[in-house]
Amino acid sequence: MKLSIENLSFKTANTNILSDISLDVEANSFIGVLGPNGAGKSTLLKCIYGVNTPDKGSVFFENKNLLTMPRKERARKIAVLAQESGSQFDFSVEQVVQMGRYPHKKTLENYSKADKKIVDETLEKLNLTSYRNRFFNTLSGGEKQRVLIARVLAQEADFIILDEPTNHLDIGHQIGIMNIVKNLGVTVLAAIHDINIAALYCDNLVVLKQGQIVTSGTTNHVINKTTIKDTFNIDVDVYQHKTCGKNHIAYNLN
Ligand SMILES: Nc1ncnc2c1ncn2[C@@H]1O[C@H](COP(=O)(O)OP(=O)(O)OP(=O)(O)O)[C@@H](O)[C@H]1O
Repeated sequence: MKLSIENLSFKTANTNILSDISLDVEANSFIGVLGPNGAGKSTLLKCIYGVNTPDKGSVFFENKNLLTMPRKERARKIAVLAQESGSQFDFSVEQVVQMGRYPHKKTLENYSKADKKIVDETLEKLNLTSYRNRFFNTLSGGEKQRVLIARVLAQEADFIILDEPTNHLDIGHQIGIMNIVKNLGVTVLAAIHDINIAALYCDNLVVLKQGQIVTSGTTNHVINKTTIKDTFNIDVDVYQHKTCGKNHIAYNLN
């Protein structure tokens, strides 16, 4: 098992935000985390990538404890797209993407030709080459998101955590980015709001509600009328996608 989360709990002064989360993720699989606003998706991801310290439980990646791993070693293993990546970046697009190479560098070591090649190729892959000298702060929401995804890709980690990767992206870019991530063939854990996008790309889904796992498993096991109603309080029709055969939903008018 690539990633193993065992009995993970996280609480603030007086509230349990996550209760007893256990989850096993197979190597090179794409796992989607679904759930309503405030369910605990970001908190769970933050516990895994080390921004939150869980009160209880463990997180093992390749049989190593992520919670006690030195920060830089963890950064070599996990690339993260956080939900709020800050508009504080007073850097060019190229510099932001280059930051993805930082975990691979020793203290004061300069970026090598190989690093620069990876940055160039990543910019090209995301159609961002013409933006390389633009300042991050001047970009549109969707452009910023693509640059932050480029930084994740440039890190070349074999575990990627994405908190709402399709945020701000038009449907063309949503599909484009998800295709790229899917084709990397690495382990991906992503919080996703769009159920049909999640169904299309994820091998397995986990549904969180009020800090607990409601259900998990294959997309066709998880996506059904009852689970969607219980989780999001909406009525949907469930149909099978013609090409991939996975369950999708259509919203109903009330
Ligand atoms: N440090 C904190 N202090 C207090 N409450 C917190 C803290 N971190 C998270 N929470 C609360 O925990 C709950 C889960 O938050 P989280 O950001 O994980 O939700 P989410 O499922 O990612 O939601 P969304 O879909 O809106 O992004 C929310 O009610 C949030 O207000």
